[in-house]
Amino acid sequence: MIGFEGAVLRNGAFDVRADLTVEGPGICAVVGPSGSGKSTLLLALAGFLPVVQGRLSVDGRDITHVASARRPVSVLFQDHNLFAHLSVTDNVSLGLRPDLRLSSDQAAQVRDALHRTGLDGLQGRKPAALSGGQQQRVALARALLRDRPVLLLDEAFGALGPGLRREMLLLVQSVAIERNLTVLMVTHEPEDARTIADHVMFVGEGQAHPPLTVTEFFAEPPPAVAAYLGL
Ligand SMILES: Nc1ncnc2c1ncn2[C@@H]1O[C@H](COP(=O)(O)OP(=O)(O)OP(=O)(O)O)[C@@H](O)[C@H]1O
Repeated sequence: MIGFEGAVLRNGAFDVRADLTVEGPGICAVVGPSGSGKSTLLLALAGFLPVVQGRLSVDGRDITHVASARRPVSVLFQDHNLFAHLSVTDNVSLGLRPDLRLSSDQAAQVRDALHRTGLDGLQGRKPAALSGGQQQRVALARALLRDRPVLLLDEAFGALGPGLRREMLLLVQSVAIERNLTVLMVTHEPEDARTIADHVMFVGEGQAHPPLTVTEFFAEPPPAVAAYLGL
């Protein structure tokens, strides 16, 4: 469960306000117009942007002032997720050990994560020798190995074609269920919410609204949501 209590999140001159709870485990899609503050919400939760008012919590634990590296959160962006000079295996291993000194048990966990994300045979390649979809699989494998209870996806699969995008979404869904993750997923495709989400949060003009169930969101959208959906 993720809590935003009277929170004001700052991105330069732009503020996002959020006073809501995201139930977990489960998947909550985050939608809204461009520039409304969706990325700001995720970046503040990950500890990369300041909370200037209120508090943030994960499973009841206050994380407002916890350093980003120590938050119970993994993040996956659309790009810039991988280190160009490191192999696939090393990029994934960073999820467990920043110094890459893995025990044999940890090396086995890395192999398992690579297998689950369909990366067998690509272990020794550098990111430049991978397709966009393969690169996102590597980033996802690393995020999964971090084994944090909250996974934040910011348009992570936006650059992928429809088939691969769906495949990645279903992979996230199966891992989220298996590991009891709470996933917040920014997407410009409301259909993504129908594919894997339980809830949908609308962010409009710097205000994050409490999540609705997917059924409520599409069946009885509030006026701002209806305008966004073009209904
Ligand atoms: N580094 C920055 N400094 C100042 N303002 C910024 C910065 N980054 C973003 N903003 C502004 O903050 C607002 C919210 O941006 P944010 O990226 O959170 O929106 P978004 O909903 O994720 O948009 P998109 O869907 O286009 O990615 C925008 O008005 C944007 O111009």
